[in-house]
Order: sequence, then structure tokens, then C-alpha cells
Amino acid sequence: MGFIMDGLDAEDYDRTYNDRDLLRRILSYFRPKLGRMLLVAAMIVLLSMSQAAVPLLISWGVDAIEAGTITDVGGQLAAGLLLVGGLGWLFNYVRQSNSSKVTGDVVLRLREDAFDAVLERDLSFYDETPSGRIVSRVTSDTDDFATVSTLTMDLISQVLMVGFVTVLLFLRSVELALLTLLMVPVVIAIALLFRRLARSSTRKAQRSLSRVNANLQETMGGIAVAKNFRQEQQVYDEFRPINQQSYQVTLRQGYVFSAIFPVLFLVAGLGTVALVQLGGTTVLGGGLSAGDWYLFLQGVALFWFPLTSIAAFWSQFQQGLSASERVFALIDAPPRVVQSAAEPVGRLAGRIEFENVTFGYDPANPVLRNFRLLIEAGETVALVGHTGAGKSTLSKLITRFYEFQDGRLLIDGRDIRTLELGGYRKQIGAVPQAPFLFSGTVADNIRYPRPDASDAEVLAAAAAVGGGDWIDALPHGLETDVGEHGRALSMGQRQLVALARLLIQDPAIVVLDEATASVDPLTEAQIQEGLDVVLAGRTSIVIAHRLSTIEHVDRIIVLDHGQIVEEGDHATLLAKGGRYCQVYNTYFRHQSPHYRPGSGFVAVGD
Ligand SMILES: Nc1ncnc2c1ncn2[C@@H]1O[C@H](COP(=O)(O)OP(=O)(O)OP(=O)(O)O)[C@@H](O)[C@H]1O
Repeated sequence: MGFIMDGLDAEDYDRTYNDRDLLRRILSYFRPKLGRMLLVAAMIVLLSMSQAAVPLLISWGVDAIEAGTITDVGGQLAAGLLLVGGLGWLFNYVRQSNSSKVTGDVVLRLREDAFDAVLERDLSFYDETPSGRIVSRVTSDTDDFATVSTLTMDLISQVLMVGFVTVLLFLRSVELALLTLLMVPVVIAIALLFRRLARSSTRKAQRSLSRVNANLQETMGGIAVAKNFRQEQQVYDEFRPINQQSYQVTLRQGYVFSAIFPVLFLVAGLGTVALVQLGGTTVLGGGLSAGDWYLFLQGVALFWFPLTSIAAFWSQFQQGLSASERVFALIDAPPRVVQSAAEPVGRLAGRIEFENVTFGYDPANPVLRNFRLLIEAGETVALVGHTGAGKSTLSKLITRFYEFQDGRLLIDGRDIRTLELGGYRKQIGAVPQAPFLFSGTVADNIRYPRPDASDAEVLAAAAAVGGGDWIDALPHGLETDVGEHGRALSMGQRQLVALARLLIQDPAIVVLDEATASVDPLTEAQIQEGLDVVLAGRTSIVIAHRLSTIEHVDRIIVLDHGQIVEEGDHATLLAKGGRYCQVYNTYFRHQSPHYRPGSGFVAVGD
């Protein structure tokens, strides 16, 4: 069976809460709803009383038949049943509508908290956790939690009804009532045993479902690539075992849950047989009226119903509990990036100093070891190096998306860990290779870092980038809809929007991962002009992919395996014939307008 569970490991941040903590946490969500819950509780009591009154009235009728007085009391009996039924409906209505409101409000808050927690997570969290799994925690897990609260109220109502029926039974015959009660410990013992099995299989079922979600999400995200390479079959082949696993795990859960019912019904059936036998004998012996006996049979049925439904309920209850556990784990996931203080940042000059920084995504395998680098305020540096050299890693540390293990990172001479993170990040402008645009217009996207920026400011920012000619090429100018993820714009246009967005943000430090996608020469020129405007007067770290950039920066830093192997300006480094030349020959030489195939190779010395 082991293979079924393969890959169903918990996320790194998952944890197991003990029942008491979990319950306390759940109750904290219900506490603000106390008034409404008391009303629900009162309705539950009244509803249970009205339900328990039905068999009582009928047993009264049976006694009347036996006594031959039914014609006298028949009308009253019918009226009584009608009244009890009507009241029951009313109590139930008030109960249901209020409990729906309580549940809805609680789920609303839980989902808000979960979403808030998702937004608070460090970027490393998103690198490690497939987004589909996060989505299922915020959506289906919070839904499962809602079922717990609905079921809890149902359960309380049923248990109360059992309580009333038990009192009635005791009033009629202590002997038979005790016999009925004998079954309770047996049922509870079975339910407790079942609890253990159910919780673990439920947790696995949820994890397998979130694996399915994650796979679907990834497929949708990369569908263009899959189709381009005609990999539909492979995508399908990857999905099948994951879906199959979910099927197996859910099936297993079904087996576990269905196993409990035959056992419970057997116990219930044996109990009923004993009661019918004992009750019948007593009636025949004259110790009990037929009405009482009927009440017993009804009582037993009513009695067993909640107990068996507790077992059924248990599965969903478990499902809801493990769902809430998963949501709380998401909310409680400890941040990796830890600030030792939250000192106000003020306007940064932008001096950055790595002081013996050691960092590894996995601490056991450092990407940077005792890394030292000083970038002066206002300096523009280009990071170059072969893939995997550590260029993006440096930028992720500067943006404080990842926590480093050793050393210090100083910003304007202050330890980055002591800065108030929100204020710091506001002054960091990060531009990824493929800028992400949100649905909305071009203007909305430019305004994104500062929603209160006026139309004039937005227009000025757009016009400052690349002379603003690019706006005229958009069908509706700045009001052009960018489509989902900016798909309605060309790659070059998206980069121009991202640059204009930076101007609105006005950061002190810019971390820019240059796009590798080639754009037409006109857009290329507009981007270059835009960069000159945007980077002026700011400290800029550019992960350079374009020749024109490395030719213009103050300093080029050549990285290899997380170490600086060379630094200087383009001309000096080229003249040196060292590691930079290797990188230049591989990545940049071909971009020169004077390039002819086979020409421009710079000899590398030993
Ligand atoms: N999220 C991550 N989790 C684990 N390892 C990572 C992660 N990101 C990068 N690495 C590893 O860290 C090392 C440095 O990666 P980094 O992304 O900084 O390289 P890079 O120089 O920016 O490369 P590229 O030019 O391809 O983007 C590589 O060995 C890479 O495999």
C-alpha cells in the first residue's frame, strides 16, 4: 500500500495540533458570535423537545386505543401533533438561518486570515510550495471547516434529543432505560477507535486532492509550452498516476468509513432485539402498557439514530478538523525572513554591502560563501556569469526575499535585519525578466505601486520612458486593456510598462533582471532610453543580458559559483582577456551591430 501514499508528504510548514489546541483555536473563531450561538442553542433545545414530544403523544394515543377512549381524545391528539410539528418547523427555521449566518461569518474570517497569511509569506514559501496546494488550503479546506460547524450543531441537537428521550424512558421504566443506556459505552468505544483511522486517512485524502490541484494548476500555467512541444501525452501521463493516487486514497478512506456502520448497526440491532424481547414480555405480564412499549420502541430508534449518525458525522468532523489543521498550519507558518528590529528606514541613499554573507537555499549547500561586495550609492552594476552562478540569488537577498545564514548585509551601513521591512521594500524596485502585469489598463499597471498617483503623474512616467512614443502604438493609449497577465501587450511593451511603474514607485535601489527575449530594434532602443531615465540617480543592480547595458554600467561583476571572479568596466575587462571575455564571447558578442558570424571573438588568456 506504500506506493499509494508516495508524494503525500506534508508541506514543510505542516504541523499537528493536539485536539485541545485545535478546538481552542476553532472556538476562538466562534467566540465573537456568542449571542447568535446562544439563540441557536435555545432553538436546538426547543426543537429537540418538540421532536421528543412526538413519540410521547403517540404512545399516549396507543394507550387511549387500548383503553377505548381514543374517540374522545383523538381530536386533542391530532391538534397536539400538529402544534408540535408546527413549532418544530419554526424552531428549526430560526436555528438553521442563524447557524448558517454563524458558519458563513466564521468561514469568511478564516478565509481572510488564510489569504492574509498567504500574502505575508516570504518568497521562498512560493518557490517551495506549488500554488495549487496553497489554493486548495484557502478554498476547499476552509469549506470543509464550515461543514464541521454545521455538523456540530446538528450533533448537539441530536444529543439533546437523546437526553430528553432518556428522561422519558426513565420516567416510564428504569429497567428498560438502563438496558438502552448499556449500549452507549460500546458505541462510544467503537467511535473512538474509528476516530484514529478516520483522521489519518482523511488527511491523506486531502493531501492527494491538493496534489491533483497543484498538477492541474501547473499544467494550465505551462499549457502553451506543453502544446508547443506536443507534450500533451506526457502531461496526461503525469496527471494519471496523481489522479489514480487520489482515487486510491479516497477509496481507502471510503472503506474505513463504511466499515464502521455495519458494526454499529449490529450493536444497535442486538440492543433492539433485547428491548423488544424484554419489553414484550413485560407488557404481556401486565407490567407495562402498550403505549409505554411503543414509546420504548420509538425511544430506542430515536436513541440509536444520533449515535449512529455521530459515527457518520465523525468522518466529516475529522475531515473538517484536519482541514482546519491545514489552514491553521498555513496561518502559523513561521516566517523565514526574521527582522531583529523594525527601525524606520527613511529615504535610502542605496549603499549596499555584503559582509561575509553565506547563503544556501538548502543551508547544507551554500550558493554564496563568505561573500563580500560593496556597491556604492547611485552606482549601476551589472551582474554577469554563466547560468546558476548566483546572480538572481544576490538580488533575492537584497530584496530580502530570502534569509541568509551567516554574515551581514548592510544598507546605508545599517544591518538589513534591523530595518522596517515594509518601508525598506517600498524603496526597492524589482523588475523580473518577464514583468507581470495585472488585469486592467496600462495606466492601472503603471499606477500599481502608488494607487493615489494622479493621471498626470502616470502620463508623465509613461512619457519619460523611451520618449513616450510607445503609448501611441497602443490601441487605446494608456487606457488599453492589458489582458490576463498582460498577454494583450508585446513583451517589449510589458517591459516599458514595468519601467514606467518603477518611476511611479521612485525606489532608491533598483534590482533589474533584464529580459532575454529579443524585441524589435525600435523597442530595444526605447527600453534602453527608458532604462537610462529610470536608473539615473539610483543604485542599480542589473542582471545583464544585453550588450548595450554592460557597455554602459559603472561596474561589471563577473560571478562564478557564487564567487566574484572579476570586476571592472567593460573596456578594461575586455582588455584583460580573463573570465569576463569568456562570458562576453558566449552571451554578448553576437549582439554587437558590427558582429559578423565568426568575428568579434575575444581571445582569453590563461
Ligand atoms: N529556489 C531555489 N531553491 C533551491 N535552489 C535554488 C533556487 N534558486 C536557485 N537555486 C540554485 O542556486 C544556484 C544559483 O542560482 P541563481 O538563480 O542565483 O543563478 P543565476 O546566476 O541567476 O542563473 P540564471 O542566469 O540562470 O538565472 C543554482 O545552483 C540554483 O540551482
